[in-house]
Amino acid sequence: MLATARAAQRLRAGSSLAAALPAAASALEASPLHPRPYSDAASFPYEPKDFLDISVARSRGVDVLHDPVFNKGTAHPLVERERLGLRGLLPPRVLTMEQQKARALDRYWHGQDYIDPSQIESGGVTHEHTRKWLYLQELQDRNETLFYRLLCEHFVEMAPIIYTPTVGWACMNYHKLYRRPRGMYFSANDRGEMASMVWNWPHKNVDAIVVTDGSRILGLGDLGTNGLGIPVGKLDLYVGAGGFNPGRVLPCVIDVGTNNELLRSEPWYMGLKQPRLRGDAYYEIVDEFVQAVMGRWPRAVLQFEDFNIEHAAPLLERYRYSHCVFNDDVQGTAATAVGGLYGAMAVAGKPASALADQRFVVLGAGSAGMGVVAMIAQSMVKQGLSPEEAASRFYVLDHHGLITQKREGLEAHVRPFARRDEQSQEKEAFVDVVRRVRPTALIGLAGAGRLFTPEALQLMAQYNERPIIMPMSNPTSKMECTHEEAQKYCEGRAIFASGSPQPDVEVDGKQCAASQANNMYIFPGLAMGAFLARGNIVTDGMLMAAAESLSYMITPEELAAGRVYPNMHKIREISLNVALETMKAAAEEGHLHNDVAIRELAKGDEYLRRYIQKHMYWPGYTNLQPPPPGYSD
Ligand SMILES: NC(=O)C1=CN([C@@H]2O[C@H](COP(=O)(O)OP(=O)(O)OC[C@H]3O[C@@H](n4cnc5c(N)ncnc54)[C@H](O)[C@@H]3O)[C@@H](O)[C@H]2O)C=CC1
Ligand SMILES: CC(=O)C(=O)O
Ligand SMILES: [Mg+2]
Repeated sequence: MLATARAAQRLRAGSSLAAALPAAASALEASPLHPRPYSDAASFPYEPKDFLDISVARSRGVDVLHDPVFNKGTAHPLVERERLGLRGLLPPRVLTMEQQKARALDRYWHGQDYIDPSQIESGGVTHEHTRKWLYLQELQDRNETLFYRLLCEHFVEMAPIIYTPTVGWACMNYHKLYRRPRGMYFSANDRGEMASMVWNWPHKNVDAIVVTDGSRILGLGDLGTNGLGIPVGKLDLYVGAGGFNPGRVLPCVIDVGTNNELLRSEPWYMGLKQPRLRGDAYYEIVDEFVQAVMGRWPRAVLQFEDFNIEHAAPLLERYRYSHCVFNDDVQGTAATAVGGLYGAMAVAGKPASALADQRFVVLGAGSAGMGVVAMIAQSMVKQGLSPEEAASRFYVLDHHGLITQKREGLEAHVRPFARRDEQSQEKEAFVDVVRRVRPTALIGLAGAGRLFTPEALQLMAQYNERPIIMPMSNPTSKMECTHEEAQKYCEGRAIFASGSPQPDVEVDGKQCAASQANNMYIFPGLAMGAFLARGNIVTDGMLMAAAESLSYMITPEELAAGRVYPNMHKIREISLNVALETMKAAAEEGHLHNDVAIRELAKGDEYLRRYIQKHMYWPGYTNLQPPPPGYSD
């Protein structure tokens, strides 16, 4: 019998109105997205009872959630979460059993079919990708060692599944795919409680935390608490690429609401169904979160991920001098772009100093775009240009057009790159800017899809022997052009690197190599270096050293093929090198406070490298023993 009908029957049978109405309302709210194939719901000679009896749970905290007898998943009410030490271990919104039933039946009846097929991107994410994501998720829940072993040994194949582009699909559908919690949820309703909530995390040690507020997930916009999929994916790379111990990493989401009305209307959305907090109320929540996690794990590296532009830079400034904090989108992306551009110089047969001769048209003046522009400019200054000369090499466009000095309300970090010349007009179209400026490189970080038009690409080929084309937006659907388009319109001469992976292509019988300009080249090694340095800071110098280390690792064969980054199957070695250079830069700046590392570095780089390597986790089975009395990990 449908729950609505049962509620009506209760009414007829004289049950109280109060008892009947909530059941009817929740059944409506939880109605499946697809029709049920048939209806054979059993009827009972009694009212089903929920929550009337008291049971004594066998355990507390996360163990309850892993115990199928007592686990209620998202239905644990708040008082029970408090009582059992579950607060923060579950998504903020409490679902009813009616809602859980509707979701379970939908999965039972329709498998994955209830997911809107339009959310499977053509050419980017396929059903094959989503099937693999689901399988790996299930494996990770069951046997982490095996999961990470597979990831380490098949990194190139699996990174696009656990990370961009497939993770974008997973985040859009996180509320439908949800099976069991991973990481911690902090919400606006937890004000005043976070310092105690962090103690519900079952592991004593945490070396790395990645946090998002879900406000700008890849180029997919505000995905609210669903955004947790990104910290989970990033930390998988911390382990697989960077060698962090999986038992010592913590993915987090701060739920201050969502402005995504579609998500708020979804019956199974698990976050707060309210508009986002803003202003002081927002900063109070983030401050409390930072104090809580840093209070319990003061040595941990904290990575801010996919915060929208309104908050990304202000939050970085707020914490970067007091904690070991970096913003991956601003700083990790910038270091990746600089590393890739040095690689591009090498591919073109030019010295590194030729970076100072490049002219850039950049689409996107957001956290990633301006971070990239600022760091390339910094590299140009290192190559001998004045800051003004360096700034004059950039033409930056956002959704209003070309950024000029006439633009009102420019932020301090954008102003130096606003065009001063008379020819530059805000209304000038992107392709006209390309025609006038004759750039050597195009960088896309707008998250708005195929903005590098055939015409613009053809112009790039006309002006340059080796045009540099970097559509860095994610996921694949948001990239500014595909590799195929770039090579087709650039006659196979493009030096190409994109944010999400792209296949190599053949043009006129010539093999053209695609590289992936993704911050995954930087953040795992940078975080490992910063963590082991114990300096409690991530400086610009450390980031620059990490960026520069990338191009040293490209082999002559990779360069000859046109790759601007070292091949990703060496990601462990790359991350090790990035960590090493990060620590050496920390030492030069007086931020290396790890005595053992200082001693090893004094003996030589190789000794420090070995020290880092020894710290890197490798997924293999160990001999297990029962815990001694009083042991905690
Ligand atoms: N490859 C990588 O490693 C990384 C890639 N990204 C990607 O970069 C993109 C942007 O990220 P954020 O800078 O954080 O976002 P954001 O929201 O801070 O900035 C987006 C910028 O693009 C501009 N824009 C939007 N539509 C445009 C249009 N039609 N023409 C010109 N400009 C337009 C906006 O005005 C804004 O300046 C996302 O797709 C993200 O996934 C971000 C970080 C790392
Ligand atoms: C890669 C990444 O961090 C982003 O697209 O936001
Ligand atoms: Mg990001």
